[in-house]
Amino acid sequence: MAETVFVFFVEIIIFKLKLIYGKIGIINHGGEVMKITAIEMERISVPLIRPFKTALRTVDSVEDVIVKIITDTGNIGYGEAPPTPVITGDTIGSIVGAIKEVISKNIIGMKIEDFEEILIKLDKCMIKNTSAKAAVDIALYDLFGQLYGAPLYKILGGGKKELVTDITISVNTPEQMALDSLEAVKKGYTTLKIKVGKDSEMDIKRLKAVREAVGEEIKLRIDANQGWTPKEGVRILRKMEDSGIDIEFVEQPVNAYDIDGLKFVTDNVYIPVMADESVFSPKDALTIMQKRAADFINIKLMKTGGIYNALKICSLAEIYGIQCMIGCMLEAKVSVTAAAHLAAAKSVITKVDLDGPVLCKEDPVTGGAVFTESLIKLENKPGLGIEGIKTSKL
Ligand SMILES: C[C@H](N)C(=O)N[C@H](CCC(=O)O)C(=O)O
Ligand SMILES: [Mg+2]
Repeated sequence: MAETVFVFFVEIIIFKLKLIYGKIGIINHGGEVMKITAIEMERISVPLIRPFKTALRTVDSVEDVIVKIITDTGNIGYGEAPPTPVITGDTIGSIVGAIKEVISKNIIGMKIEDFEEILIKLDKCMIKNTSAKAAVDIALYDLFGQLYGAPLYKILGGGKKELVTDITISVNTPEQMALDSLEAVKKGYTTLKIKVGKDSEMDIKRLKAVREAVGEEIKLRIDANQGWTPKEGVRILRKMEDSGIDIEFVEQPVNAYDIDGLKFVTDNVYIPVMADESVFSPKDALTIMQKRAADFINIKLMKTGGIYNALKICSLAEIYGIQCMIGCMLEAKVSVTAAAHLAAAKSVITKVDLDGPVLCKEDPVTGGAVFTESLIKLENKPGLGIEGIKTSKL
């Protein structure tokens, strides 16, 4: 414990010194290559304010792997990956195993200066394992920002410094969901993401109760997390339309692999449909866009394997004229900061579901973006601006 606290403070001091000396030009990365010398992994365990419940699972805490990419210049790049077995298939063990046994062996010794080469290596060195790849990709982008002394959103070409996120309302009884929604609105949230997909008749009661509680001004988006069959989805969504409950969009009404079923829903309701679990890779996104199987795409770094592939989905979406949402799993501030930088840089990302950090009871991360309920503010520090993380050993 004492050792972890000591390391945490030393990391903060090193970071501050780098900021000071970086500013007055003593550290000039202009001529440096920044070689990867090691990849270390630790973990964070953060209790949630309340249980997070979806049609797929119930979780009480964030249990994520923290990745630190160490370089010969003393710079550290930070990444994070949550185990989300029901969506990505990843566990703590699989994330750690993929990084230790495959990814590290492929990228240690490479230079951050040769950025695209490293990202291609990371993408190609193994299939699947998108959460492990995302954690490493995020740490690499952090280092890339540090190498050129600019915050990630600027490196990605963006100028926006603030974002507004929704907050997720877990699936519960209609009464409980109405109370939780009201509490969120009192905290300043203007958009709520309502979890449904568990018992279709009850879902309509849930939505009615929430709408009644929060009034007409609050935007409601719903997420069924694959909970309905295509016909069931159409029936429920039409019922919601008929009862005049205004819904911004519905996320992943049907099974992730049922692209025809997703299209069936999209074609048969007025409420716009967003693909979430159906889209991991840029190829998945292209299929959805070509088939017009959904109206929107939810980009999550843990599904794409990081920013490198997320940018490709953004480009496809620009070409096809499809708006995207940036989402997250149960993630703390490191990976959600990376997602926020991406969203700030890409105007095709018009919707934000980055509530991971505000669902947590504690914040183990110093630095990064500032999350104040619905408001996310990006800092002007190099890379992600992470200063230190209270971690424990794996
Ligand atoms: C946390 C975020 N608002 C969210 O709802 N993400 C879920 C999946 C999260 C998980 O199960 O870890 C989603 O959009 O499906
Ligand atoms: Mg979703």
